[in-house]
Amino acid sequence: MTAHLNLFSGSADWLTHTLTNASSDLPASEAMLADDTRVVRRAVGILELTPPAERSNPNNEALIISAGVHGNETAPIEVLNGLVGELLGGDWQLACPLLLILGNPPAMVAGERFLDVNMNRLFHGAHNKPEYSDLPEASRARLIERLCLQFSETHDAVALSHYDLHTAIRPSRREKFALYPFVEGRQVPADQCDFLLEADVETLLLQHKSGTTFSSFSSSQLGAESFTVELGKVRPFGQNDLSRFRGIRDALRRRFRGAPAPGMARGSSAGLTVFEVVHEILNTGPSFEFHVPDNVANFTEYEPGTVIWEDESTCYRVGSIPESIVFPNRDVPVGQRVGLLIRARHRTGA
Ligand SMILES: O=C(O)CCC(=O)N[C@@H](CCC(=O)O)C(=O)O
Ligand SMILES: [Zn+2]
Repeated sequence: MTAHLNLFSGSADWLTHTLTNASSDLPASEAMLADDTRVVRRAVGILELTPPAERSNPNNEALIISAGVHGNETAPIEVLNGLVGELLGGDWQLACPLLLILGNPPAMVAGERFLDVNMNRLFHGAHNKPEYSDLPEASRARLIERLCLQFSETHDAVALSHYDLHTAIRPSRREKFALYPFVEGRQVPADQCDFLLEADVETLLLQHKSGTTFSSFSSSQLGAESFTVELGKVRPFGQNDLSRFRGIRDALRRRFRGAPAPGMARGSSAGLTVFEVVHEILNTGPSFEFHVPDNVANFTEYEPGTVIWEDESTCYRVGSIPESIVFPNRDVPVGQRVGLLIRARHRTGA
């Protein structure tokens, strides 16, 4: 437990330390585990873990795992904290380099999605926009980008994956789903589809343009295979049924340990269901009207011709094929996303 004491200054665990020191600018701190794994706390809520050089990395990879980019999305934070506890407690050995990020500690303390501005719209350089650049959330996004860049440069000889773990505001007709950021000409690799299925994530949304989310940054700027992963519904700390998150916990632990992927013996209906984004609804300003009710579940389908939104110059109707809504949220600033309209694409056996 010496590592706990050095890294978390007497706090019971990583999460407690992060919440206790959420707004502090603590210097980096470092500890060596009994098995020679190096653990560096780069900043509050950010741990970089490196196995000893002589240990094999059978999956030939480095991983960035983030949670808490939205402070009230607590279940994935609790899952990561549990895995860190297991590793530091010596329950298993780490095989691959790992960067673990709790995105927005002050918002986690407040139990809010964000404090000043949605941090998951500040990546890919958006933190430098003059209206954001002095805000604490912009500084944190800048720091996270810098540490991710350093990490990817240090481990450029192996494959980099990034999973940014979230939970959704609305109920969802498909409880768990992942979003694949758009990068020109790219296809989702089969082993990534297998990993999502292993984590009980059976639905994939393909983005149609690059954005300012964390996963869009890591895929475009670091060349990572990145996903935003929605794992259930937003609930406060301590109120999550963690048995619903076993799939992601076990699948991440398997990757951390460098174990081989399990065979996907689920039968022919087991492929991911793939949707593609056909339209991003933006708040266009004072005349914007959104016709989707506040409480509608993600993946609710609308028939051709249904008016989804309108303003003084546009009336958006569903085209000739039904479209479904994801992330409906009218309560966003002008210019930001109010929702995504998506359409089923095909099933993959991958
Ligand atoms: O439930 C909601 O409305 C939002 C859940 C959430 O935080 N989703 C992410 C998705 C990011 C992406 O598009 O990759 C977000 O909105 O930031
Ligand atoms: Zn989120």
